[in-house]
Amino acid sequence: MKRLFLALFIIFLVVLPVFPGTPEFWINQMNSIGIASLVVLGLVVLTGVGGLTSFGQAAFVGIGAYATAYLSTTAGYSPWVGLLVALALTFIVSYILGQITLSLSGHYLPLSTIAVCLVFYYLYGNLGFLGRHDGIPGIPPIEIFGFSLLKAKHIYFLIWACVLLAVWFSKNLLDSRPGRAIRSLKSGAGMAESFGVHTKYYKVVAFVYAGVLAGLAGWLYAHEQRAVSPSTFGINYGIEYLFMAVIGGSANIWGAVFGSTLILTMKDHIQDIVPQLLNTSANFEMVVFGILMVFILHHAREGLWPILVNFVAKFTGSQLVQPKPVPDASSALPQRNRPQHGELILEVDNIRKEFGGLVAVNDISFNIHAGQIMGLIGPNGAGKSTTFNLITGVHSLTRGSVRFMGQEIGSLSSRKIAALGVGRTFQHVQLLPTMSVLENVALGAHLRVNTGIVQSLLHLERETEAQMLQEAKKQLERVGLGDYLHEQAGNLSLGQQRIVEIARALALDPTLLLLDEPAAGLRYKEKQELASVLSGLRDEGMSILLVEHDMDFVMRLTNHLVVMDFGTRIAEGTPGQIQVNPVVLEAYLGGVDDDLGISIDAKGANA
Ligand SMILES: Nc1ncnc2c1ncn2[C@@H]1O[C@H](COP(=O)(O)OP(=O)(O)OP(=O)(O)O)[C@@H](O)[C@H]1O
Repeated sequence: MKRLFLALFIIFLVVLPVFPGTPEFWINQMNSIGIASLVVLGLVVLTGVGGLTSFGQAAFVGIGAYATAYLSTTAGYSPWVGLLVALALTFIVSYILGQITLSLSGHYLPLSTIAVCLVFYYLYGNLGFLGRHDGIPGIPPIEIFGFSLLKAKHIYFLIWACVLLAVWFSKNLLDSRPGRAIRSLKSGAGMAESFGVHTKYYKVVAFVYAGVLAGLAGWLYAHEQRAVSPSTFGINYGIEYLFMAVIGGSANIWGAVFGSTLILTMKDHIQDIVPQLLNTSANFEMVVFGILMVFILHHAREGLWPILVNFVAKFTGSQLVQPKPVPDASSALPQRNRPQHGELILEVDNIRKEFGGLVAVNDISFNIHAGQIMGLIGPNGAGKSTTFNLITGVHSLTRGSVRFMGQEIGSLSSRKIAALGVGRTFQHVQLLPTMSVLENVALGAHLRVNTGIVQSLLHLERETEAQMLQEAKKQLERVGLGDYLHEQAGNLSLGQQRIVEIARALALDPTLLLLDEPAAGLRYKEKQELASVLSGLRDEGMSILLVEHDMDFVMRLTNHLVVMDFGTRIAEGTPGQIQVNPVVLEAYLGGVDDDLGISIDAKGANA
């Protein structure tokens, strides 16, 4: 069904300019929509998907437009040279600006993009060789094999060919390994780092991608209008592009085209209708336009494209977005060598973490060997999760050392620790809720292939992509969630989401697995299934460090336990020893955590 709509849209695009009755105005309008769509497609990737708000895209449109305008007029070069320079310049400028601005967080990033837009606007208006506020007129039309794209209906085909190509690129990018990394930036950057995703790099990638698409739009704009001046690259245009992305549906590729169409058409009509309605020639259309924006933003936060898709799906009685089958791969992903059973895997030596005056982890030491499940237990606030975060590089050590397979990792970033083979889950589930379960787990295998951006844009990474998805499927089947591959992760129960996290950690092919309260929220049968998965992993030689409050689960599963209270290790031993340890019983029965106290007590009584 989706393909049918795409085919109809392409037929419409082809027929429109050749249809004898089509007014010239429509073609011009479609050209403007196409050019804006290119800018907005970049914004969809950058802002809608990546969560990095930019008001400054008009500056990059200006760079592309001025580059080709200057080269093809003053310097007399072909517009095609102008294209190469426009793309190269926007690439370089956006790369440099991305490196500088993307380390800013919160509202500082949007503010800095506004500043960038203003800087370029005043540069265009003040540099003599760019014609100052008059701009550059007399830009030649683009020629293809001697055929001049002078008329609006001729450049129309080039513009829309670029839009369709950019849609294809954007779709390929977002459906790939780099795309999953970009999709994690908005709400899961910390989690993604724990799976080896270099989030800063992918922020720059998204920024440069959006910049280059805007540069391409600028090149087309210059040769369509045949003149450029600073007024069309000001901050008001930057804001308008962002509106188009948000109104269309900022996280939807086709929302970019829809949003551009809607805003440009609406703007035009409002400009005609409002003066007639209010019987005035004053500029009220922007007021009406602004109010409409607020209304739409208020009632359709995800934009209008998803609403339209749902409506069409209901109307036609079909599912427009159907899950794609997991592609076959010719081989599985390579696996790292497993350590010998009993080999020393993790040495935690006197680690300490102070948060101001609070000692959250007080000189804790323990070792984990291959094929061992170690439990880290203790009442609430004992310092278990902080210990996890120290081992995985999320927090820096105040002092002490952590060695993994003989290598000091105490000062490494979580990304580098993940690369060595440490997989983890989180106390508070950190999945990407709108992404499918399969893709969430595929993110765990991020480090196991090395697909580049260009490969992904051109969809030349079919084999590695298939390998990653097959791996994700395998791990999901292993943990018993094979029936939920295409479900949105946010639709699963909390317990199932915890299991998805385990599958994602397994997709990293870890040597050491750190599980933070994996049984929380699971029903009895699910806990039993999880316990059997974990013992299976142990039998395969995996080492597991487990933080868990369910004592029954912990006592049955673990080989060894470390008990913490107020940041300090109060006991260590086998489950049998811990259950009868008076210090441990005192810590639990002291009223800090009644549930655990009763559980340990009961277990102890049974023993
Ligand atoms: N980022 C932080 N800044 C300041 N204090 C923190 C931070 N993280 C944890 N703490 C404090 O450190 C102590 C240990 O917290 P931690 O989350 O490690 O305990 P826990 O044993 O995992 O508890 P729970 O079982 O409830 O998850 C608590 O007092 C907590 O408030």
